[in-house]
Amino acid sequence: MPPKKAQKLTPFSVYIRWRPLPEEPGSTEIKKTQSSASDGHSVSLSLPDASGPSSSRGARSWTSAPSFTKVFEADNNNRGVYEDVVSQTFPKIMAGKTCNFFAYGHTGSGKTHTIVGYDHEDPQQVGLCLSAAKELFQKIDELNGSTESNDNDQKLAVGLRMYEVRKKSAFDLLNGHTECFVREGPDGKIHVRGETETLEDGKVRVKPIRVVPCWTFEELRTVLEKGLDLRATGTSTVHDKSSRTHAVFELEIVNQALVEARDAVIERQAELVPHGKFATDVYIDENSKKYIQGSDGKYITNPDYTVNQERIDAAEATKREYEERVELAEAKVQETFTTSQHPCLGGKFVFVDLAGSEYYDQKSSASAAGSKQTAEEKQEGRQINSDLFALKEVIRARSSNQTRIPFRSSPLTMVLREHFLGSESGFSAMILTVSPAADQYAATMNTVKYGNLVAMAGGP
Ligand SMILES: Nc1ncnc2c1ncn2[C@@H]1O[C@H](COP(=O)(O)OP(=O)(O)OP(=O)(O)O)[C@@H](O)[C@H]1O
Repeated sequence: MPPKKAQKLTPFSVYIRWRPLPEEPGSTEIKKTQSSASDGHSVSLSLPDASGPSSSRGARSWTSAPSFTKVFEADNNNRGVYEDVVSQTFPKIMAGKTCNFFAYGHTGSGKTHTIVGYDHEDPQQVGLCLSAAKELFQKIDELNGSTESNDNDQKLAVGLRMYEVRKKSAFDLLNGHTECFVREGPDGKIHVRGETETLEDGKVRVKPIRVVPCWTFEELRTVLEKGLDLRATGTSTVHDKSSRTHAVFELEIVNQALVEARDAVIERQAELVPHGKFATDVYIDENSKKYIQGSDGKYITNPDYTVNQERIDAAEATKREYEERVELAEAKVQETFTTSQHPCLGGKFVFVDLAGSEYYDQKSSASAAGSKQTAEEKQEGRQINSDLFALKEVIRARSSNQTRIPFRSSPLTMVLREHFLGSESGFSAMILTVSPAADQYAATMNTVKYGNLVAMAGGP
């Protein structure tokens, strides 16, 4: 067999975003410098010894490779970050590609501020995700207006999916925080499956994470805000909890035909379940009658029974018929793309607010994870560490064109697998959110070093 062809994937762009110095008494700022590379396309960052009173005084200074695409200062607002990082990717989205944006940093450094924002009314402060949704609706409204056909199936909308990844599960923020399980199917695809419903005739419908098709920006914003409320409920320390989960927001260009075709796949899969089970039961029943227990307790072939192969074959044939219905429904999904009037169908923004980077460096004295963790928190911390390590390794393997990309190493990389693969010729970026506060020096250093590795791995 010829070796599997390596996928050529676009490099990762890594940005740094400094948050303002927290307004706390005694807060002092670290001195940092940056310099542009001679090609003018990348920046290196130097963090000298921290000089603040409560910081890691004496820590060695460090200069990164010229690996960062841009550094945003504390006075750059969300609009400025959006225009530089996200808006320029629209030609790719409108060509049906996937663009991924990750925010990485320690707790309180501004990840949620960047991805979602805390003021959804002010266009300067709204986060990247809602700004992208707004521009996406402007573009698809234009396309919907210029489409000659009155075919409502072709009308474009934005499908929103929102979920948190915590430990080994995903929690659906658009479906009451339902726990969903991350599994690899026999087809090698990753499925994030939630509620299982047993229907009439033994049909079993396994629901994937919910996609809500939104037809206007206002509708999407309302749905997203309800989902965000679920992120916060059930905890007295919202900030700590949000830091312990990875939150994923997906905005996909869909149309009614695609939504219905995907729903049909779920229905056909549900119909297949009882027939698959029946075929297995018949096979076991026939084969178990083939043997009887002798007087010495050992099993011997039953001379009076001939396996009813016709019965087995009939059950298998029915199962095969239902499998073909699933395949036809899957083909219909693909056909929706090929027959769409708009090449942007399936174009997707993926925004990821990663868990706090302090878990990646728990030895750090500035680790916000602290030493008073419960056993559960420690276990969560280990999982977050392995997620963030796996993410870096996936980025490295992608960029060096390795044939084997270790997506299976963590639930986070499993969930993001299709987005990584879909971003071939799309765009992927990581925004490192950092604090200039001297007492956060070690955490900031850790974030920048991680980002430097990601940027170097993602280099051309
Ligand atoms: N660049 C910024 N400009 C203005 N305010 C900011 C900025 N970054 C962060 N903040 C403010 O700091 C606070 C903490 O930010 P945020 O909640 O985004 O941190 P986080 O990194 O998501 O933390 P966690 O991991 O704990 O969820 C918020 O009140 C936010 O508005």
